[in-house]
Order: sequence, then structure tokens, then C-alpha cells
Amino acid sequence: MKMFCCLTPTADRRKAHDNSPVNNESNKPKDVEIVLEKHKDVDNGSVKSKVAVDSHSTKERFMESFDFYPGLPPGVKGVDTSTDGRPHLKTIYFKMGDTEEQVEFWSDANSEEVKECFRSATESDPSDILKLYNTSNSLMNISPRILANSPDTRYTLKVVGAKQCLSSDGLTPEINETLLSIEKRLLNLEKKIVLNSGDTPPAVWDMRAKVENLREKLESVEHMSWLGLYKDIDGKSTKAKNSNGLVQCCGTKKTKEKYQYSQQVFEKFEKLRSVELTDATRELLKKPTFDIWQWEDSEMLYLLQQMFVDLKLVERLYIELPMLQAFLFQVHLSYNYTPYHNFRHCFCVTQMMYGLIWLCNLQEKLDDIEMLILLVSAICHDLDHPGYNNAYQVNAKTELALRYNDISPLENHHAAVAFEILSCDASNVIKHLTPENHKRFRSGMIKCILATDMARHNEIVTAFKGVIGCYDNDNADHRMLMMMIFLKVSDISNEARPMDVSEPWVECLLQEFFMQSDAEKLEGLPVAPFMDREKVTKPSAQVGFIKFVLIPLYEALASMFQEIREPILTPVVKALEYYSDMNEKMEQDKEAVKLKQVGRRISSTIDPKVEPKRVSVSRKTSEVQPPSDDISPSS
Ligand SMILES: Nc1nc2c(ncn2[C@@H]2O[C@@H]3COP(=O)(O)O[C@H]3[C@H]2O)c(=O)[nH]1
Repeated sequence: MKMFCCLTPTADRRKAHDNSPVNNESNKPKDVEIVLEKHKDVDNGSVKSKVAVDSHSTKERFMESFDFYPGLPPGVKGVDTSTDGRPHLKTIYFKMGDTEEQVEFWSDANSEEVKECFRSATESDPSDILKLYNTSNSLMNISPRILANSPDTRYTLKVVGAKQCLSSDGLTPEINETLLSIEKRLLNLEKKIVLNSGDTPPAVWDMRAKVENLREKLESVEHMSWLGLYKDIDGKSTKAKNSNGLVQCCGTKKTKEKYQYSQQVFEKFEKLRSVELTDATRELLKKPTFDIWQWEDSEMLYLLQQMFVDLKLVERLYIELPMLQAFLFQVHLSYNYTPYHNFRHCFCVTQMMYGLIWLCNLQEKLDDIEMLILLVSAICHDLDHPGYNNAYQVNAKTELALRYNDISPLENHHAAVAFEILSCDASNVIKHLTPENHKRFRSGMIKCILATDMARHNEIVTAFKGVIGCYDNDNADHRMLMMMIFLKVSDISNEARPMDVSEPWVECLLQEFFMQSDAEKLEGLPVAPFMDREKVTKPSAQVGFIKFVLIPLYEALASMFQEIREPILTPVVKALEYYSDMNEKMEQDKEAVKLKQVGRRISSTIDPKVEPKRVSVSRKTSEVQPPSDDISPSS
């Protein structure tokens, strides 16, 4: 018998954001146009106008700086390519250990060629990681733009060998040594405590687990591979059954830790089978205001399952529940622990898609197969995202970029992983589709997932705008384009949510951006300014994105579906105001700090007390003499 109870949120996973203007009436925008106009009207050259100017060049610059500007391959954009004239020969002096070296290259060489120079000079392996430090011991980007130096200002080069510095358990000797010493100290401590009190206290168990956890992480977290720490613990990609009888058929490598965690989540999810959602929660789930931070992974799996049930897809497409659950387990397993592109992002995008389906009454426009395409595409759209974008994949010449010839490597991968999961009997939710519908489903899914590559943003939005005036719901191409837009809107819909739900996402995104740009600096790859911790701030990241990407996209959809204006577009406009104000304030603070520094410098030069003492050098003795007060005019 089924229990009837309310599945209530178990935890709030967002960080505290005291300054989020939730329910702040003064921030309430009236209407998109009015808000934008208001900014234009006050455009009088003051700081305020900086954030509101909607000039073409600002937009172009923003779009170019992002890696989805059309026409150029990803990764090329956003990189400072300015040169100061003709190519010239650059000499860089450096030392490695006690050895002094120098390399020469032309200033128009590319980063790979420059790195190759360093590699040749140091006889290092192509898989080794080169780290170049300047005289203040700051890490430098190895690129043709390295500042030329002299033998007196040698840089320091360190080679992190991916192979030679690993010990048998995959860790660098230093890290291994540190871990061993911590473990040893813990053991001694434990012995002492056991002698004194006769038992191992929980704190020691806890500490032990943490050290073990750290060791496992260092050995198994794939994105640490550039540090040479990654060890393939569970590299089997063969089909194997886990203890739940679920087939592990996803070809992508998952760590032991990840697999175990997904299993635990699944076990909890299985227990929720006896739970039924209250009508109130089911209704909330249909709203864009749904708070996605309050749910555990197992609960999110349950809510995803509920979406298939409430859209009647389970019933109409003969989807077997155990199969749907196995599919969702594989999906959970395939998302990584990245700061942004993780399972919660998958849930967030799918929940927004689900909300839009109800808000725009899409069931009237689309058939069951198309509804299934929308829901499954949203769930699968970022499967196995590594946390490094397409630009990185292409520039670092990763396996994915090579496999997909630099063409949307990530999106191609997400779609491929989705069909790999669906190719397993146990998780094949499309098993009962007719061959014709199977073909439609596959083609639609691929189109939708590939449309989430932001390098194609302008192309897709322009095509959509072209059909708005003549939209024909009987035209399959028109419907397809609309579905692609719905997935794109859902994919970048954080700002359409209440501020306390959306704001933590910006931090997650920046964390992932910075993780990538730090790695790019280490590896001497091009760094996009919008990802660079030295160039981007939270409000600056949002203002451009909302103005030039979100609002035009949402406006396009709103011209076809007026019903999204209030619940979706209004929060976005409100967010633009919020981040514009924050940006303005940060600029003002920066100016104030600068002025203070200048003021301090001026006062220190006119203050006789701090005037630097003059020194003179005696010609005879070459000794430094104190300044003489009776300086006689030169004869
Ligand atoms: N600055 C900014 N970028 C975003 C936001 N939401 C999504 N994006 C970007 O848009 C991209 C959409 O595709 P991805 O998920 O690959 O990566 C996403 C981010 O790079 C946002 O709120 N702010």
C-alpha cells in the first residue's frame, strides 16, 4: 500500500546571500522596455550610463569576448591578440634548478610553439607540465606575450612530470609523504588516546575518514589530471552489473567514489517509491519559482520521475517505471562533481523546461514524442560535462575535440552519452517506440542538445526570429526550431528564477570558469577574459550576459508566448537592475580606492618628514656619504 505524505525539502544547499533583494518592492521592474528606456534616458555620461549603454560596439565586444561569437572557431575569440607592430625575436632567460637556460622565439609564434621551445630547452616530455614563475614568484602564462627579460631577471621554470614524479599509488612524492606523515601522526595519536581512555573517539574516526577521502580524491578526481595526480582506479567501461542489478553501461570512466555515491543515492531514491507527492508540491514543481536548492539528489531523481508521470508520458509511451529509474540512475552517475555543470544543473534546466511546458501549454502544440524529446534532452543536455568548455577542449586538443573535429565537442559528447545510456536494455526508456518514432526521437534529441552550444546562439536565435511572424505549427521544422529555443531558454534560465535561487549559481559558474582559466594559465593556453579571475566580477559577468544574451532571447520567445513575460522575463530585468547597481557600486569603490592611493602618494611627496634623504657618492672613496648641508655651488 502506498503511503501518502509530503516530500518536503531536506536541506538548503545554497550559500548564505544576505544581500539578495528577495521581495524587495523597490527593485520591482515595471516592464522591460520601460526599464531599458529608463537607463537610456539617464544616459548623461555618468557612471550609471556605463552599465546601461546599449551601443552596438559594446554588444559586439561582449559577444566577441564570449566564446560563442559566431564565425570564428571557439577558443580563438576573447583572446588578446593585439601586437605592437612587426614580429620581433624575443629572448627569455630562465633557470631550472641550478641550470641557466635561454630560449628565443618570434613574437608571432603561437603558444604551442613557445612551449615547444621551452620543452626542447629542458628536454621535457610533451605530457609534462611546464610552470614558469617570474621574479616575484608569480605563475606566468607561457605564450608569445611573455615579457622579455634579461640574464639578471631570470624566470624560474619548473617541470611537473606527469609520469616520472608519480609514486606507485599515483601521487607525487611530496604529497604522498605528507599524507603518510599525517596518517602516521594520526595513528600515534589514536594509540595514545586508546591507552588513556580505552576507546577510539569519534573525532579520530572522522579525521581518519577525511585523510582517506583526501587520498582517494587526489588519486581519482579526473580534473586534477593536469597536476599529474589522476590514477584510473575504475577504468573499466565494460558492461557490468552493480548490486542493484542495474547495468553499468555508460562507456565514460567513473571513479569508484562516484559510482558508490550514485548507488547510495539510488538506494535512497528506491526508498522514496512508497512516497507520493502532495498536490501542493506537484503544483510547485510546475512553477519557475521552484526552489531547486532544497532537495537531495535522491529527491531530485524522484521529482524527475514525477515529471514523466504527470506529463502522462509513462502511461502513453508505455515507459516501464524500473526502466525509467535505471535511466535516471545512469544519468546521475554520468554527471560529474563540477561546480556548475553537475546533476543539480541538470535538474534545474529540466525543471525550468517542465515549468515552461505547463506555462506555455506546450502539450497543445506538441505530440508525446516531442514532449519526450524536450524532457529527455533537458535531462541529458550536459551529461559527463568535465567542467572545461569547448574552447578549452579545442585549444588543449583533448580527446573529445579530436573525436568530434572541434565541432561542438561537448554537446556531441553529451548526446552520445545519452544514446549510450539508452542503448542499454535496462535503461532504454524508448524501447516501446515504433521505429518511425524512434527515428524522430533520436533526430530531435540530437538537434536539441547540439543547439545548446552557445557558439551557435546567434544563428539559432536569428533563425527563430525569422519564423515567429509566419509560425506554422503543422510545419515540423518550425516546431523543431521552437523546441531548440525552449531548451536554450531553459539552459540559461538561472536569472529567470527568484534572486535567492539564482544568485548562488553565478558563484558556481564563476568557480568553474576560474578553475578552467587557472588551468589554461598553467598550461599556456589562451584565456577568455570572461573567465579570468583577474578580469571578471560577479556583476560584470551578469550585466553583459543578461543584456546581450538573455533579454534578446527571452524577448524573442515572449513575442510568441506572451505568457512568459511576467514570470520569466520580469525576474531577468530585475536581475539586470540588481547587477547593474552592484557593478556601479564596485566601480565607484574602485575609483575611491584609486583616489585615496593617489592622495596618499601626493601627501607623502609634499610632507617634509617623509621626503627621501639625498645621498652623495664621494669620488675619492666611492663611499656613500650622508648629505652635506653646506653644498657649495659648483665651481
Ligand atoms: N555570465 C553568465 N553566463 C552564463 C549564465 N548562465 C549560463 N551562462 C553561460 O552560458 C552557457 C550555456 O552553455 P553552457 O552550459 O555550456 O555554459 C554556459 C555559461 O557559459 C549566467 O547566468 N551568467
